[in-house]
Amino acid sequence: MAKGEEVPGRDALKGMRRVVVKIGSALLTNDGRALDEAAIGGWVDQIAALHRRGIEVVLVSSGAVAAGMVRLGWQTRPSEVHALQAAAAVGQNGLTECYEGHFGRHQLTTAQVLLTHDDLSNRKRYLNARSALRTLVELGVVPVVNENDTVVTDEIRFGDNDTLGALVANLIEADALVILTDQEGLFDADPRHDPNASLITEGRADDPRLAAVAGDGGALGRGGMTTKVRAARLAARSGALTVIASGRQPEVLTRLVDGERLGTLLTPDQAPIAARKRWLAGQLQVRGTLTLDAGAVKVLRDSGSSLLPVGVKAIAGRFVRGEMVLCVDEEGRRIAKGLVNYGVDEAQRLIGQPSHRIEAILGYMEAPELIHRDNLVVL
Ligand SMILES: Nc1ncnc2c1ncn2[C@@H]1O[C@H](COP(=O)(O)OP(=O)(O)O)[C@@H](O)[C@H]1O
Ligand SMILES: N[C@@H](CCC(=O)OP(=O)(O)O)C(=O)O
Repeated sequence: MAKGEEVPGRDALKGMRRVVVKIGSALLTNDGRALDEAAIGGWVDQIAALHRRGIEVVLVSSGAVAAGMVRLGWQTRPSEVHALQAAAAVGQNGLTECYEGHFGRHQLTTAQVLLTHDDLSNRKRYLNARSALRTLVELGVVPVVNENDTVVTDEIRFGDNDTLGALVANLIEADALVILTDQEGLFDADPRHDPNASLITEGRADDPRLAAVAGDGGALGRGGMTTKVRAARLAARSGALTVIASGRQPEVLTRLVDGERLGTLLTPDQAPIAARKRWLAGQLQVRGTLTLDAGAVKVLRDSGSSLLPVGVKAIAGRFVRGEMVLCVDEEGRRIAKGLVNYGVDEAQRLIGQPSHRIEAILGYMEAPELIHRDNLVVL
């Protein structure tokens, strides 16, 4: 990001074999005026060109709610959940029809895949989604993924498709996540408000300075650059590069694959983490928080140890055995996430105690650790 800082270059994009392309609402709906069919046709042509080069593509497409509103003749986006759900159901049809028609021109088959947060947080359903998506791409089909907006409510939704795109990139172990939006990339300030903002061409996905410059989205988009930067960090966990670029640049996808310097390239700077740990890290919903003492923080970070009750100072939230909790240090900094072996009531009684006392305290012992290291991911 800063001048003189080395980050891997564009050549990294040249050899990619599997890519997730995410197209956002702002672009797809031509700033809210129905689905932009001509532009969609253009992106489909580019995806077909990648396919011909042997690159597998999964498309994550927004636009269901906006398309549904137009079909229903609604002028303003409703705020009631049931109306949004209805619009998404109507609009998703239009979206599918549109993609199917355009991919059909290239003799490419599409598949509609609607996912919810629940599908990816339940381990069994996550594995099912993974094998279905992998099978589809291996069959040469282009899966078109969206959130299943008709069955989700505010508390349980991804909301923005950037996060969904990153989790899909993790799921299929894509080489890259390409986020197409209505700006040339990530700027050092929101260009809608600052005419002097300049484009960040390369950076590291987990550079904390990126979050500081990323702002919210426009009227149509949901997450703005904030969720795109977060998505890059998530995608990096499986080793994927992220590019944020303008979908309005002619031939943007093919030019990126040719190594052209377009948009913002965010590269992972750590080795990919194992699939199960990635699944753990990708969980958005945590039920409680454990505050760790300095010794526990150190062994989690340095030795990859399990978390024992003795290292926990305080507990907040409500959780049962097997649910996800966040571990923080005494200053509240995020340290790790994991699945607990004890519910909150038992855990409250165990904290600060050595593991050999668990049986005496509870009358039984489920496990000597509060979170086993296999179920724990350091953040
Ligand atoms: N630092 C930044 N650089 C570029 N765009 C930014 C920045 N901060 C906020 N934005 C805004 O993010 C918007 C894109 O996000 P969003 O509206 O969610 O679109 P999408 O539907 O493509 O996800 C841009 O229109 C821009 O105004
Ligand atoms: N799933 C929603 C889109 C969510 C959304 O707008 O996301 P984004 O394009 O990332 O701002 C829909 O299809 O209407």
